Amino acid sequence: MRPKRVKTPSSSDVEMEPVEVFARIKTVSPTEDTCVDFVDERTVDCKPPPDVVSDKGSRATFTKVFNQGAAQSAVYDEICRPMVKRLLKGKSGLLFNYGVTSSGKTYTMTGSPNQPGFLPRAMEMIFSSIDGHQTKEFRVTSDDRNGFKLLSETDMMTHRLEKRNELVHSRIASRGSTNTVPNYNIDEHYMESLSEGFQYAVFMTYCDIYNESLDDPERGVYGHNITVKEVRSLEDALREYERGLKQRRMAETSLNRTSSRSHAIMSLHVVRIPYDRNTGDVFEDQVEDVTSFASSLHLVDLAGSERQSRTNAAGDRLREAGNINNSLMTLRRCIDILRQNQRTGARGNVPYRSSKITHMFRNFFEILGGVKLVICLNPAASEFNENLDVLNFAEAAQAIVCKREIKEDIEEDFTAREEQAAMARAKKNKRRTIFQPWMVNEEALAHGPPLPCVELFSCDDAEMIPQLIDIIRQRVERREIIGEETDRLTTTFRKKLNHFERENVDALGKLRILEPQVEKIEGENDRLLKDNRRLEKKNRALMEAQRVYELDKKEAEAELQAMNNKLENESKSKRQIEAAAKRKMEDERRKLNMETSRKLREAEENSKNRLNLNEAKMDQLRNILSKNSPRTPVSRVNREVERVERTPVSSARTRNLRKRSVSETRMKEEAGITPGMSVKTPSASNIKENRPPRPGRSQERGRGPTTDHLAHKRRSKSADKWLAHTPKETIDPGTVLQPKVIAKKNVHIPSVGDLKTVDQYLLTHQELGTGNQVKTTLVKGEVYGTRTGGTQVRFTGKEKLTSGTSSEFRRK
Ligand SMILES: Nc1ncnc2c1ncn2[C@@H]1O[C@H](COP(=O)(O)OP(=O)(O)OP(=O)(O)O)[C@@H](O)[C@H]1O
Repeated sequence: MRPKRVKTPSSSDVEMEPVEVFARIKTVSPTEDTCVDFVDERTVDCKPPPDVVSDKGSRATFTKVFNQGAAQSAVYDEICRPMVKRLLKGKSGLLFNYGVTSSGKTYTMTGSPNQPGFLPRAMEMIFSSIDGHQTKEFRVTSDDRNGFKLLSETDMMTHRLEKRNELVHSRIASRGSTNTVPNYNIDEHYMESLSEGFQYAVFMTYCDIYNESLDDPERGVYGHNITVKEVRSLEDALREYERGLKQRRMAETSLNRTSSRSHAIMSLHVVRIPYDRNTGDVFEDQVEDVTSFASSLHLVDLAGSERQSRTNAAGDRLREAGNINNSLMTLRRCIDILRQNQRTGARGNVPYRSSKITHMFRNFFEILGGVKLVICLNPAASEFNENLDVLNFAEAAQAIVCKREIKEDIEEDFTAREEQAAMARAKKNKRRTIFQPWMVNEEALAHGPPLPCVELFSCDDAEMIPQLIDIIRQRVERREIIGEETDRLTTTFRKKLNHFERENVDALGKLRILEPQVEKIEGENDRLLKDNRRLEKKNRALMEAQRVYELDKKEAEAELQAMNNKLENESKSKRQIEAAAKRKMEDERRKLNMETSRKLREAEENSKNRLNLNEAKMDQLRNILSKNSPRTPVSRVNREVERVERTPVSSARTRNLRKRSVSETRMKEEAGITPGMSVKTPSASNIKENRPPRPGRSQERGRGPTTDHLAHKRRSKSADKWLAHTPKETIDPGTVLQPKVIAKKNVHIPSVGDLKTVDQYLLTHQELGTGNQVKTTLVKGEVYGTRTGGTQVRFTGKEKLTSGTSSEFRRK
């Protein structure tokens, strides 16, 4: 994942290139107060919000400014897509996302499944572009020291075996874990047309700034314990990335962080190796170290840049914030010094080593170039000061110019190399006749026709001897041909034998190398099998336990069901009992109501009868009064009495009031009190039942003049002065019991003057009862002077006497 340290190029090999800075304004609610304004495609304004009194404000110009609502694809196309294109052409790049917490750095870098950011898009672009042009798996591998190497067929096989082993291990370890890959919805299918003749291997690393880093004198800085993993497909890459993110989230959760507090570095490495299109594989003479064919794209999601004072951090969190700030400060210092050096030509020491992040990417500023910075701005008004700070940093970064290495294009000698390889292959094939099939020239090995039957009849047989000589010569020639063919076959055979012996030795050598590995793998395999058996046993035990638990669960469920049924039945019967009780209560209530209304009707009947009786009596009394006092307006009294008596018995209170008003009028009439006199009348009930008035009643109701204030005027009984009011026709009761009062004055018709001289009042009233009975009613009252100078009588008691002959009483 780290940039390699390459030999510093001479000035003719480099060109200068500025750091490109882009700004992206986070999308916020339109109702929110903001402090960042999009001016045009290159300019942004940061102005103080209305509630902040500040003259600071700033306007900055960048390579491009993305306003709120900018689509993820548009931002990718402008910033990251050219970098991926360069990566596929063998050039490295470095992209930083800088901004305060929650300004959209991670949103821009990763995004979400529905709004994918740089990373998923970059991965998609790489894999769709190299489709069909990938090297064999494990053909290229990381040397674990920031470089890459090419493996031979045999090593590739061994490596594959090792990796498979690792894979089995990791699968066993991660058994049961759910490492699902989010389904990024990438709206565009990115595809870059690449030059012919290369095969590609893709690697990736994910780390954060907390990892250790080491300085390698040969190849530069690289992280310790960072796994460089070959990824073969988009899904593979996303899975790896998700694993890294998950680890980061777990770390953050365990530290109880709410925002990213580490610098996340995601690196994509592409190794492009020329290959021979005739064989479909890499060139045989390809050097093992293929680091120079690799290019990297580093996407760095920096932690929030806010100041410590804003984070309210304390303790460990403060130290952590300090570390984050230190690394960002070092980045700023390096950029400031670089800018200073470039401006003045000075050679100030750039403190790359002061933080891991600058140490890691130093080469990009010094040699490789291709640096881009995306500043994320949260336009919320509360972020005004932080945004100013971010803009200052971005402007400083924009002012620096990086050297960029002009890489020799390996495409140039590609065809020539292919031709050379073809020639070498042909030569090799020619030389290697031993690989040709075993060819035996049967004709050459034939002995020729059998010797003819020759018979010599004399030693100078001129006919036969020449024939024989000819045959023998042919035979010699034949023998020579056979000898040559035999020699050829012997030589070929010996060569083949030698070759196979050599191969055998080679194979034995390799076997000796492989044997321990195979043994190791077999051992590992045995161990895994044992593990597997142990786990299977455990699994069986667990399954058995699960079965038992299932049975228990079923029993418990059945029990629960039974209990539920019982409970339901009980509540059903309870509901029935309740309903029955309710019905019974209703019946009882109805009966009671009927009984009450019956009694009420009876009582009403009774009281009606009594009223009728009283009316008759009242008629008699009226007759008496009309006889005695011609001046008394009996007709008015009668009307009053009739009115009151006709009043329905709807309200006891109204009835009482009316009764009281009637009796008051009557008493006044009887007492001869003129309208100018004020008389306080006791309530009818008080008179009838001789009950004292209820305390505080008059105050409560606030009605009529109160007499309580007169109570203190009352004198002792012995000092009472009585006014005895006896109408003319009152007969002397004689021996009948009489009230014990000494009347100051006896009058038939009392006047105001009479009342003023006394403090007690007694009215003797008589009426005829049934037969010859005379009913005498004694009405007592207290006389008070009123505030206004009048006099009032308050009736306090009533006594009734019925007199008649003894025979009448006997009859009764
Ligand atoms: N341009 C945008 N459009 C819509 N939503 C955005 C945008 N930028 C950020 N967001 C939303 O704002 C929230 C915070 O964004 P994000 O996590 O990317 O901030 P951050 O700068 O990475 O914060 P931290 O430093 O804590 O990691 C997220 O819910 C994200 O979806």
